[in-house]
Amino acid sequence: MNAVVAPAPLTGEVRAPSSKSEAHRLLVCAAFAPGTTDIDCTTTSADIEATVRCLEALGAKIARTRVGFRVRPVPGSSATDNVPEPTPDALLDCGESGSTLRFLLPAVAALGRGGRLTGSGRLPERPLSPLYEELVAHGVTLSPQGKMPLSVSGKLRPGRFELPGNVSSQFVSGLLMAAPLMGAPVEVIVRKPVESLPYITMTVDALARFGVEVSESDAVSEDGAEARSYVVSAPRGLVSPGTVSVGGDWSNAAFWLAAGALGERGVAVRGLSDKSAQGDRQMLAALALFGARVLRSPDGAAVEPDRLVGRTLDVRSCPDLVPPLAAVAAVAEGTTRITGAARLRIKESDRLATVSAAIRALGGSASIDGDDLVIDGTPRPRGGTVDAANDHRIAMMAAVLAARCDTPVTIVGAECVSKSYPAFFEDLVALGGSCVKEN
Ligand SMILES: O=C(O)C1=C[C@@H](OP(=O)(O)O)[C@@H](O)[C@H](O)C1
Ligand SMILES: C=C(OP(=O)(O)O)C(=O)O
Repeated sequence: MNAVVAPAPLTGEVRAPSSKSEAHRLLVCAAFAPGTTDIDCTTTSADIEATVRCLEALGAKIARTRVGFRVRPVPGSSATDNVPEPTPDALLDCGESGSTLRFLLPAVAALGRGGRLTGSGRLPERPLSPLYEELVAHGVTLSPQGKMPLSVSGKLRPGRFELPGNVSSQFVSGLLMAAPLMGAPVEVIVRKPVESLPYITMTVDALARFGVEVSESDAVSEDGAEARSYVVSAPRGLVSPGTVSVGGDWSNAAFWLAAGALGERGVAVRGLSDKSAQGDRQMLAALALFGARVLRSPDGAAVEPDRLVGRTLDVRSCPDLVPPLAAVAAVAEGTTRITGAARLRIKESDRLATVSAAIRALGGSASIDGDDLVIDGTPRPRGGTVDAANDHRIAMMAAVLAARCDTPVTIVGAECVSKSYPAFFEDLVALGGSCVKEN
């Protein structure tokens, strides 16, 4: 599907969709916690549904409720529970969701009943090393990497795991969430620099809501490098709190906050907490740095336009903010340099390439310099056609940038927004935008 977005400023108020990162974590914890857990999660997406589907394949029972999900756990998943076993050799279809694959691979290994994990789009190419090698070193047999389905057999032994901090934090999160299933303490050593750190904090926060404490300290890796240690000791396994709530998604709201900076009268987003563990809260500080006016409210935030000036921004802790930040940089005066962006190459697309190609396709100026993205602002880009490259965040970035273009923006493959935000174009229209969908 193509979406043709008219060059009009966005204004008004929308509610943020439910955070996909929080939803993944709370669903996984609930699926391994005895008892029933109700998860307040008012919106869903293809990635959240992938996690639901995979947990169901393992034997969890997940019902839709008026406000989200009611989860009954995978049988026998508690390390202290000897009753029925999870489904043996289950087939888990992770769709295109990296989080689902990297969170559930260690869990399947820890359950020890075998399984196969499959996926589509770019997922088979996205890295699994060095999580893969650590699982093998702890007693698991895996089929070769890069080919799906990936089959898992054997049972993951607890103990000390070591991972680099600069490939994907999802490896760390996956091991931390599998730890309560292993029946003995687990230590995960993460070599510094630890990038995407707020996502590890979000996992620690989710585990805490399920009664599992993770102690953190500085440590030294096997080869003497500086590292961070995460020790999980969960003698009672995961304990359901009964009800948990998924917060609003700062990474998706970031597109509307950017639209506020690019528009005429500002955009407000409701349903966002400034106490959230989501690191993408940093979007507000970044927009203020560009020069936009940022206003807080008890239930969210609003951003209004002002003179925007290019800046240098380090995105090691917030890689998903690059597309909305790049939309602002594309029209800000002067040069923006986005640094620490190497891991953008291994997302749904090579986002260093697709972000810069999208800006250039609309008549702006962007280039890649090593692991940095360099954008020279153009006050009124021409508009034109952007290939979303099957990457939801590229489609959303192009749609938001359309507001400042001279002519409409055609987004090829715009349906990919459903990965994280199926109602994105409806919300764009609610903010006064105009979008025509063509098949
Ligand atoms: O844990 C998570 O929920 C995520 C972690 C990040 O990935 P990396 O840690 O691989 O950077 C982020 O880009 C992704 O969209 C979601
Ligand atoms: C990279 C993303 O997600 P995942 O890694 O879960 O596929 C994303 O949502 O931008």
